[in-house]
Order: sequence, then structure tokens, then C-alpha cells
Amino acid sequence: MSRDDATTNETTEPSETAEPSETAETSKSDSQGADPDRTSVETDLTAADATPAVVAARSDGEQPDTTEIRELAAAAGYAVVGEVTQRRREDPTYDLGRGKAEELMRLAADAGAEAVIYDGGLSPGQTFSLGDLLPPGTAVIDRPRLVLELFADAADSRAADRQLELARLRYELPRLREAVARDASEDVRLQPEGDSRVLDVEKRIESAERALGEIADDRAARRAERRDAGFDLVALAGYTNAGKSTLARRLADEVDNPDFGDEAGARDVGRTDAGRADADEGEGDPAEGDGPLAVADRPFETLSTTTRRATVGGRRALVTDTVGFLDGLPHEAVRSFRTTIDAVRAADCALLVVDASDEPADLRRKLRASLTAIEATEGPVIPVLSKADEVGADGLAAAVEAYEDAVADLDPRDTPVVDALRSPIPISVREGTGLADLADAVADSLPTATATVEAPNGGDAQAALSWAYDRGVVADVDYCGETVAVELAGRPDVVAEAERRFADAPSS
Ligand SMILES: Nc1nc2c(ncn2[C@@H]2O[C@H](COP(=O)(O)OP(=O)(O)OP(=O)(O)O)[C@@H](O)[C@H]2O)c(=O)[nH]1
Ligand SMILES: [Mg+2]
Repeated sequence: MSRDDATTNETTEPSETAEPSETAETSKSDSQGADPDRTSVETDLTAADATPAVVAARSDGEQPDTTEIRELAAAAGYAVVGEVTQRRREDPTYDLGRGKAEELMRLAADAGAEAVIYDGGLSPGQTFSLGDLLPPGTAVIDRPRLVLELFADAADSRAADRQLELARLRYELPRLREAVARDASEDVRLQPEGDSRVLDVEKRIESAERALGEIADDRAARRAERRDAGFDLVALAGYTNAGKSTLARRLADEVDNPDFGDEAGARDVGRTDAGRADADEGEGDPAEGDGPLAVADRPFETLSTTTRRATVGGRRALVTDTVGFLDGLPHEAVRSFRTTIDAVRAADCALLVVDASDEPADLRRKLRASLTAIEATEGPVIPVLSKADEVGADGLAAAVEAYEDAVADLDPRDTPVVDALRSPIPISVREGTGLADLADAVADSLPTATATVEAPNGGDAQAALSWAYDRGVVADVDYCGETVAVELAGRPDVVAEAERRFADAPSS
């Protein structure tokens, strides 16, 4: 069964397309004044080949803000031709109240919309009820499905494909069950076929989970190898469009940053010439991980994790850029994009990038969504307030306050990560500020051991020295007569192994 079967009105009649109109926005109701609910028709003249869609949003409290869902819709190839919003408690049938849902139906028909994009998660029943009300052929796309569509075009590696398949199957299963139940209530003879479709999806979920489990095991093994090789694993995490890739590019040894690289003074976080991309998928699966770290002012620019070598605060690190989090995604769909969550949880240090230029309410909402997705980590988390150049001192103070509010709001029993958060470090990659503080904070947070070893200067000591150099743990070397004295500093396990190798060097 395709996604469309689950969420589109059943008939196959082609829907009408909106005639282009010169009107940029026409209010269809008197609702802009005292009544906060809005209905409006618009024409997006910039996106001629995009699918026309109406956005619908409901909220219990504040007037719904459709900025983010519109950005997501645009990124997924829709042109928003109208909007319906409502402040109201959830209606069990349509999510919107019945009157509003009917208004949505009329608007979708008038505007020639081929899809309704719903800013929130709809239950299977609500999806079908809305679909039944809408003009035939109009797809009902809620927030999680929109995100799945966004990822569908870009899943180009074995793991990403599997993760996407799993997320999609999990999304579809309850909708398929709902469709089967509806068919069966109309015609009981359809029941056996429906049941076998459900069984088939359940089997595919199991097999995707198994395959992903194996990929996750491979990754965990690779992380262990990288640590053995002396690298600290630093992961960037945060809401979509927070500035993660920009910071990853800035930290990476191979500076490739046409946006701000030069003016930012590319060397103050330390770099070597040996930087290179390191594919997260390993050999045989080159699609993920070794491409450029793309940066753009739109959601979900990064759709797979990428790891680069970096030298941060004197430490040899592998910096992993990840896929951004998004508010309103159901937990299991977020969990399906496991690479991101696993990389953040297992890192020696995670940098949580928070956009300081967001309005305080947005900052709180996005931070809550990010922390809830992360839940807990093995290593420390350093919060970073990005784009500090976009806000003045007052704006920065407001961002810090919003950050603290959001953290205080979360229950450490559900989100243990909040317990260990320190105060955020403001940075601007554009202006190159705060990066040295950030590098120091990273170096301070990483597990470090120091040791001084002495060994007779011979082949074995030189071999041990070269092993230690390769792993970046040599702080100083002193040749004194027949002996060599080496100061070691770095990852504790690597320093311990270096000590053992020097101790094994024969004394004559
Ligand atoms: N003014 C300013 N803009 C920045 C800074 N850092 C990033 N940006 C801009 O913020 C936007 C998003 O940056 P990205 O690095 O793509 O953000 P991201 O978190 O990787 O986003 P996704 O991959 O979509 O999740 C881009 O337009 C960047 O140019 C900064 O220090 N100052
Ligand atoms: Mg990115």
C-alpha cells in the first residue's frame, strides 16, 4: 500500500489546479480583527511547479503561528495557496472544529489545493475524516508525514533508506489498521485481505528494525575503533536551521566555508592540514558522510550525518554534524532517525546548538523539542547560542533567559540531560566570536589523563613514541643521554596504552 492510499480521499478524480492570480493575499473572512481565527487565500507566484496546498493549524492557547509549517511545506515542494487557523481545544473527529473543517473544505476547493498540510499530528481517524470531507483527491498531510516526504527525496544511503522505511511503515501501520477497520465495517468480505496487508506491514517493520539494529552495531563498533585511534568524538545537535553545519564546517580541519570562513579567521580553534571527511557509513556505502557540509537558511538542509576531522582546543576530534530536530514529530519517528540520536548520545561531548536570533518563545519551544529528543547522553553536553551577531546584548540576555526557562521547564526524570547542562556559550561563526571559549570548554569537558614516561632510547621506545604521536597524545619529548622522557596527555585509555608500550620497551 502506498502512503497516498492511507491518507488520500478514495476517488481518483483529478483535482483542479488553481488559476494563477495576481492577488498576493485576499482575506476571505473578517477574522483578522477581533476573531483570531484566520482563513485566507494566497497565491505563491514563485513556485509555478509546486503542488498547491492549504495550510491548517489549530492551537489550544495562542493564535497558531504557521511560519514553520510553511517553511517545511516549501522545502517539501508545496506552494501554500491558503490558510485556515483556529484557536480551540481538539475536536476528536477533525482536530479542527466541524465548522472550521468545513471552511477548510471550501477553501481547498476554491483555491484548487491538491493537499491540506496540517500543522500537527492527526490520528488515523482524524486523517480519514478530514479526507472524506475534502474535495476528492486532496491529500491530507500532517506534520510527521510532511517530514517523511522531505526525507524521502534525500535518503540515499543504506541506513538512511532503512530508517526512512521504518519511520514510514510505523506511521502507516495505524492508518492501515484504520482503513481496514473502515472497509470491514462496510463490507466484511474485505477483512481477510486487509488483515494480510496489516501482517505484511508488521513483518516489514520487524525486518527493517533488524537491519537497522545491525547497522547501529556496526556504527558502535566504528566509534570504538575511532576512540582507540585517539579521537574524541564530538557531535553537534540541535533544532533544524540552528547553525549546526555552519559550526561543523568552521571546526573541521579542512576549512571549506564560503559563507564566513575567511572573515572569521579560520585558525583560532586550531586546525591541521590533514583534515578530511570521514564517511559515517563506511566503505561500500559512500553516499552518506563524505559530501560537503551544506548550509542554507531553510529547514532540513542536512539530511544525514557527516563526520569530519577537527582539532578542537588541541584535541584530535571527529566532529559529527547531524540532522536537526523538529517540534511535533512523534517520538518513534524521531527515534527512527537513529543515527543522529545515537551519535549525540554516544559522543564524548555534544554541542547543543541553539539559535540566539529566534524569538524567546520559539527558542524555548525548539530547545524543549531538542532536549526531549536527546533525553540523555553518555558524555557532557555544551549548549551553544549561535548567530550571536544577529542580536544585541539585550537580545543575547533574552536568549539566555529563554534558554534557562526552557531547561527549568523540563522534568529531569524524563530528560536527564537537563540536570548536567551548563550555561550556554554565545558564538558567531559569521564574526568568529566565542569560538575560542567554545574550544576551551570542549577541551575541558573531554576526559583527560596525563603521564610522564621514561624509557631507554631504542627501537621499541621510538615505536611506542610513534604510536603515541599517531594518536595525538604526545605533549612533550625530552631526549636525555640514553633515555627519552615523554609527557603524555589525552584520552585516558590511549594514555594508559602508551604508558604500557613505553614500560615494555627493553631497558638495554
Ligand atoms: N548571522 C549568522 N547566521 C548564521 C550563523 N551560523 C549559521 N548561520 C545561518 O543560519 C542558517 C542555517 O545554518 P545551517 O548551518 O545550515 O544550520 P543547520 O543547523 O545545519 O540546519 P539543518 O541542516 O537544516 O538542520 C544559514 O543561513 C547560515 O548561514 C552565524 O554565526 N551568524
Ligand atoms: Mg545542517
